[in-house]
Amino acid sequence: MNKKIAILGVGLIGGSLAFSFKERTDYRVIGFDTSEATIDQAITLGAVDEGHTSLPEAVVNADYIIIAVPVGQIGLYINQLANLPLKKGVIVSDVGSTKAEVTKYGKILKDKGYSFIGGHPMAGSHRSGVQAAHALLFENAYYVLTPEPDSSLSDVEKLSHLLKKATHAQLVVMDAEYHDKVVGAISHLPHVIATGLVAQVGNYNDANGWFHRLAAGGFRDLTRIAASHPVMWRDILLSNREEMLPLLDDWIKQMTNFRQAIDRGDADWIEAIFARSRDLRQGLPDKKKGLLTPIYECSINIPDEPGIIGQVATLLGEHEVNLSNIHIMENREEMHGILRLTFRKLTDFERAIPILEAAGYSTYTENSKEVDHVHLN
Ligand SMILES: NC(=O)C1=CN([C@@H]2O[C@H](COP(=O)(O)OP(=O)(O)OC[C@H]3O[C@@H](n4cnc5c(N)ncnc54)[C@H](O)[C@@H]3O)[C@@H](O)[C@H]2O)C=CC1
Ligand SMILES: O=C(O)C(=O)Cc1ccc(O)cc1
Repeated sequence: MNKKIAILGVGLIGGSLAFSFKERTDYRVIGFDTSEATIDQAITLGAVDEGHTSLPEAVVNADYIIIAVPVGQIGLYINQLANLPLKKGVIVSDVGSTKAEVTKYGKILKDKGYSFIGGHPMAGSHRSGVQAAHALLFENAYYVLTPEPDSSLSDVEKLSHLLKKATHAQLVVMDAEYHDKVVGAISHLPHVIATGLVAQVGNYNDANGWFHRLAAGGFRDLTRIAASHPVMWRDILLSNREEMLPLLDDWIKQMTNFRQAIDRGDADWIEAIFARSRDLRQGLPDKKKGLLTPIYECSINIPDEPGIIGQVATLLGEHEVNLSNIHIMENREEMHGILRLTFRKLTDFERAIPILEAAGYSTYTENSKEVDHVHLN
């Protein structure tokens, strides 16, 4: 009989895990979701081998169960699982964006003799649903596991090995509370700031439509994540309440300091904070996605006309340059679009630049190391 992995909630994250398990392991992948339409779609897209809207049917005999529903529902599923006759030795994990709360729930499963190890793949998107899922979503991203001191080491190793094999993510182990503090600052707080800013400007725009019409690069870059799923983020913020309150206090202090500096005309203070933040921003470690499997990117301005993406792809194809991805950036201005081209190999990237330039496209590279490399040629 096939070994089985059951995924509860086949949305963006559950669906992406399902695709990667199907692609890179020999486990049979079983999907469970309360939405029948989602199950149908997951089967049609080939994300799962089998789908259910009945939990007991989905998890029977499963070797691994991964809970991928919104954070507010994870505890309920842990409770339900604890009352089902699961396979002996089953390892249960989740993908929730907060870890302290679910880790506490996990004890209910441990009391029944099952293993629970919290997890959080640190990649995603503001998009949701299985239609946005893909097998490469977690490639080279960090994937945090938050075992407890009494967790079975061999189960942590088994889960870590399976996830690494399927997703090609970089597995790291972290204390659940510490995870919530760090992720609160670098993910949850930014979502609050982006959402608050969009709401504030939305109020101004209600009175005068020029606010949205003039909204350009900076506003769009900073607020992409305000388009995220409202239920998912409601649950995350409420679950991470303990870390969010001091983080928000610090943020309010920071904004108050800004306000006071502007009010008293303190040019030095303003310049100093911009200078420090610019240095910090430029000194951030390279994006994880680019570290293990290098990804070389460049952007080009394109006129906003039909067929242009095909023309660029054909131009590179004719020169046998392998393009791994092509993406229209969201901060499109009125007359021009920006196309981001991604290459797996440095040689393809290096050859693409002069070809594009010769065809009249101005090229911009995202990652300064790669820019330098190309311009030194
Ligand atoms: N979206 C992201 O970028 C990331 C999300 N996460 C976490 O992953 C989890 C899932 O998020 P996404 O996949 O983005 O959401 P999603 O909205 O794409 O998928 C959630 C799926 O769960 C199903 N669902 C909702 N309530 C349910 C319930 N009570 N019972 C059964 N199924 C239910 C939905 O039908 C949907 O198919 C969340 O806990 C989130 O915090 C973790 C990393 C990144
Ligand atoms: O869209 C983005 O940039 C994200 O921030 C995605 C994301 C959302 C939630 C997570 O827990 C992890 C990653």
